Amino acid sequence: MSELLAFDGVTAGYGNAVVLHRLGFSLRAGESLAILGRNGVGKTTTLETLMGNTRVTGGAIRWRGQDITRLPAHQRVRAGLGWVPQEREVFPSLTVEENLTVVARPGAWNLTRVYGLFPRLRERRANYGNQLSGGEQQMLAIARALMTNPLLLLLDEPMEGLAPIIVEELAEAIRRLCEQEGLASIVVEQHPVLALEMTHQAIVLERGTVVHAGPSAALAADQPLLDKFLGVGIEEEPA
Ligand SMILES: Nc1ncnc2c1ncn2[C@@H]1O[C@H](COP(=O)(O)OP(=O)(O)OP(=O)(O)O)[C@@H](O)[C@H]1O
Repeated sequence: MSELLAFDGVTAGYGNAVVLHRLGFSLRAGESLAILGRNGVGKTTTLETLMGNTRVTGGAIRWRGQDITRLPAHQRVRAGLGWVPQEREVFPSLTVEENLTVVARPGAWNLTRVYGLFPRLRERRANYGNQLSGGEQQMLAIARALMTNPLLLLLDEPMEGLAPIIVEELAEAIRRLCEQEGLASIVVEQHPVLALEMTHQAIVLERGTVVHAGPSAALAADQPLLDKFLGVGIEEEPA
């Protein structure tokens, strides 16, 4: 598999505040990566930096072999980055179907295929964005990113605030995207259990830098390492 994305010693932040310190990781085509870490370590800022929404003061971001460090944000979506923001940002006064078609770009993903992935959205196709449950909004946010036909899906805490049954449905859909559709993804999560189940590789951040990188399955099986970096009682989390 060839390299899709690389952060090469990226230093970035907001204004004069530096949040990411020489952050380095890479991702191959079709691979999925979990970004883990405690509150405020820079997980969201990593995605914001990839989308061009922060001030980069060092290092470089490579996307399919090209340096995109200075590429304007709107061109990054066109380059194949599919962003699912933490706030979901569903358009409240558009219907589900309009939310999807308004961003559509040519490619394999279309209404039929996103409705196949999330049948619940087909049922709600005529409902407005503000009439959806939190889980439906999250499905719509993911489906909308898919309609841009991305090469990489960026998911920022996709399970936050959702009921366990919806979490399982979403996790299954995200796994399908990766395993059956070969779509690369980056999943930012505070809770490692699901994120590690859904991904091939994982990095753990502390104070804006990578303190652990390796296969997700190995980290999931290493309770002392999880305790050290994340301080989680992994067995105590709901299955
Ligand atoms: N727009 C902003 N302007 C200034 N500082 C910010 C901004 N967004 C985040 N920060 C700061 O950057 C640091 C990292 O925040 P970030 O949201 O990336 O962390 P995180 O690991 O995603 O945390 P969480 O899990 O709580 O979302 C924090 O100290 C935060 O206060």
